[in-house]
Amino acid sequence: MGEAPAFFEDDLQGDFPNGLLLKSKGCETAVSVGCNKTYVIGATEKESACTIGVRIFDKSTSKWVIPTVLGTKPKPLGGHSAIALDEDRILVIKGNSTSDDCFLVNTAFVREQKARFGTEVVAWSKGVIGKSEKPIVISGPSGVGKGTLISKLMEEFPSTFGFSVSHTTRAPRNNERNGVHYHFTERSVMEQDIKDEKFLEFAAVHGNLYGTSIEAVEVVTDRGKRCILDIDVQGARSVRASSLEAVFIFICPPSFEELEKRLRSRGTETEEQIQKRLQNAKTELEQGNSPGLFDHILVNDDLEKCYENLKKLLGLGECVKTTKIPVPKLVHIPLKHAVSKIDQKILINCTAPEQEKSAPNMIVLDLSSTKGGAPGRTREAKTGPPLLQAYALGNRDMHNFQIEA
Ligand SMILES: Nc1nc2c(ncn2[C@@H]2O[C@H](COP(=O)(O)OP(=O)(O)O)[C@@H](O)[C@H]2O)c(=O)[nH]1
Ligand SMILES: Nc1ncnc2c1ncn2[C@@H]1O[C@H](COP(=O)(O)OP(=O)(O)O)[C@@H](O)[C@H]1O
Repeated sequence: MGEAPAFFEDDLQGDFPNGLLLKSKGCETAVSVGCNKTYVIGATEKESACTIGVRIFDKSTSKWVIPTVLGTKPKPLGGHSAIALDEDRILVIKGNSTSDDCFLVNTAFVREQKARFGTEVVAWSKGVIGKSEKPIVISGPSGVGKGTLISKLMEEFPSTFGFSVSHTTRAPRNNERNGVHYHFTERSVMEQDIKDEKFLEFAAVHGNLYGTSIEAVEVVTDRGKRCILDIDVQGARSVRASSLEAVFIFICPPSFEELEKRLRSRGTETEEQIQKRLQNAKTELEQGNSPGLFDHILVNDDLEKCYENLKKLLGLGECVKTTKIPVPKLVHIPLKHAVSKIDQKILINCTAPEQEKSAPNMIVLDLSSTKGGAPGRTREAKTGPPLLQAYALGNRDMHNFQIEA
């Protein structure tokens, strides 16, 4: 907590439209949520290096609260606007970016984390707007064919799916590349990253640490792709318990003998490692049937048949293959603008004072396809790029716009 400069407090005590640009602070924006809290979003130091920070001004005590911030902050901004979508979420419309960001201030997840940290909490979230598709979690014992099925999916639908590249402390196999198959990491580094809340989930598997970083999912969703996670049953359980909404698929072998045969024929593990993986497979196969954990169980007997079944349950037909992702257009939002929200529309008034009488310059963002969000889910995947539906008033044709400050 800290004291605010008097003039700044005065600004915040009064009534103001959401998205007020604080003149005294250059690129800070204040958004009022509920009766007492004002979230101040933006740079605190130099205007030129406008990174996005969040502070909360509590009107009832006239004190500043520095919240615990979860999730990955957006990259430095070229300008931004912000508006409360509801009592739970604030939308941040960024400059120089195709993605919409939002932070959560009062969702069930945030309330849970507030209790855990004993502080105010805000959680960055992405992909709250747009046609989101749930991420896909694929689990199953080592050697069952998860990697093979995922590769086929990514090969056939390169613009639809993206692989969440996990971190692991295990050594790379001959054909594996750092940053592509895994981020190969020192245990001490990964443990520190886990402490720093950088992971959506993690687990110790076959004697090594594996984990999905929030960033790994974001990298995929920021490209407008549906995220695929290849994680073990413990990881699936963690994700299931989190507020990330995903589709959970468990892959089974036709028999234990066949699993062993595949594991051996892959030729990537030592005998000792094979024994460990087979031992763990027994537990994993039992857990695959845990009620409420997996949405679908697929038996990978004949590879092609299993792949067809996988595509079917993901709703993939011929039309998906040919879906074209629209190319975004840019809209320029000047630093000085006013934002307001009416029903499902956000109005951004970019009219310069000298234009006021002649040609009002308004941009409308359509929130009708707004989705929920949570850190990590945060980063909900999309079938198209993470765009806001927007149109300029006077031109009622709807476009997908990228916002440029
Ligand atoms: N929880 C969790 N498990 C992971 C992650 N990445 C991989 N795994 C799981 O770790 C296990 C071992 O993976 P790996 O060493 O690549 O062996 P493979 O499954 O035999 O190819 C598999 O069950 C993976 O699904 C992760 O980020 N989190
Ligand atoms: N349906 C299948 N029938 C026979 N072999 C398979 C089948 N699916 C996968 N394989 C083979 O089994 C081995 C293990 O598959 P992989 O995708 O690496 O498993 P995982 O990622 O689950 O550990 C690979 O050599 C792969 O080519």
